[in-house]
Amino acid sequence: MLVGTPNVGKSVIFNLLTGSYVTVSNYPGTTVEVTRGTAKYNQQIYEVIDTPGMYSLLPITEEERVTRTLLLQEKPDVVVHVVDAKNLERMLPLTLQLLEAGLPVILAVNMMDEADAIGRQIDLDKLSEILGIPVVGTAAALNRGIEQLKRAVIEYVRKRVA
Ligand SMILES: Nc1nc2c(ncn2[C@@H]2O[C@H](COP(=O)(O)OP(=O)(O)OP(=O)(O)O)[C@@H](O)[C@H]2O)c(=O)[nH]1
Ligand SMILES: [Mg+2]
Repeated sequence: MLVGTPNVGKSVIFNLLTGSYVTVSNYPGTTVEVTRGTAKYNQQIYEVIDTPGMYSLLPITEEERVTRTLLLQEKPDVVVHVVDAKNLERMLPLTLQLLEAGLPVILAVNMMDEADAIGRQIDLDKLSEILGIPVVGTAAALNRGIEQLKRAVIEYVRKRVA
């Protein structure tokens, strides 16, 4: 399941991960759209869910309520928290909330191209060490880092299931 604040690149990543069999539906009783698709990797099929943007696990908007409910109901094997590398410090509180909720989180630090362009350096290994979770740098709009993200997700699922 892909989660994160609005406009960080979740849907671009979703489109890169999934094929053409994508379903868009309104979450029951709401006008909030949830998109589901599948990704194939090494003969395995993974369901991928793109969620509406959220700022906090404590919901204020209908979108946030839907994403929170999805996180609790669907019990995803992996939650990919997508963040904007340019505004990392504003985004990490949600990572901590997700971790505190006991969710299996991988951090995708997206928009690395834009962070590079403004001279912002991010030590992904250090971040991974501090948070204790896998961290992958991506520039989804340029299709960069998506293979690494896939591998990180698969590795994570493999370890959790084992
Ligand atoms: N430069 C750059 N732009 C990106 C990158 N990833 C996404 N974008 C752009 O950022 C914008 C938002 O991307 P979306 O995938 O729609 O963002 P989202 O997280 O799904 O947004 P919501 O659905 O509103 O929560 C689009 O214009 C993308 O083309 C990236 O890595 N680098
Ligand atoms: Mg989106």
